[in-house]
Amino acid sequence: MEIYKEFTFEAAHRLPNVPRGHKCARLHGHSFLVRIVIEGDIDPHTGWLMDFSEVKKVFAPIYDQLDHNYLNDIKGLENPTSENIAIWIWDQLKPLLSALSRVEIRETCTSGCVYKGG
Ligand SMILES: Nc1nc2c(c(=O)[nH]1)N=C([C@H](O)[C@H](O)COP(=O)(O)OP(=O)(O)OP(=O)(O)O)CN2
Ligand SMILES: [Zn+2]
Repeated sequence: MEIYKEFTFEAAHRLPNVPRGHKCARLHGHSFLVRIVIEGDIDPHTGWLMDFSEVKKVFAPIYDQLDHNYLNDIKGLENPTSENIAIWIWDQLKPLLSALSRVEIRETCTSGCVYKGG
């Protein structure tokens, strides 16, 4: 079974390593969506794999670093692509949530990434 919990955060960024003239070199912002996916067996008593609110609690300190911030200022996110944001979240969350199986980022309505750990 896989379960997921979604979060949205508002943040600004710019991409420092894009080719000259690329629109994403300019400061701009997104309403990012993060989907945290957990994999495992259902507990026969509770009927759930994990309480969704437990996922929210564990993710909260990570979320707080992202929401309404300038991502480039965050240690480890100097080049805040969707891919790097997903890895950055995974690296902090996996030690706290061993059943974590995927971190998905949606940067716009049409663009995003899925990270399954490295
Ligand atoms: N592989 C990646 N490519 C791009 C990233 C990224 O993180 N990983 N990021 C950007 C920009 O941040 C940009 O804001 C989003 O790009 P894009 O999808 O091109 O945005 P649009 O709103 O212009 O997309 P539409 O095609 O109009 O839907 C760029 N690339
Ligand atoms: Zn962007």
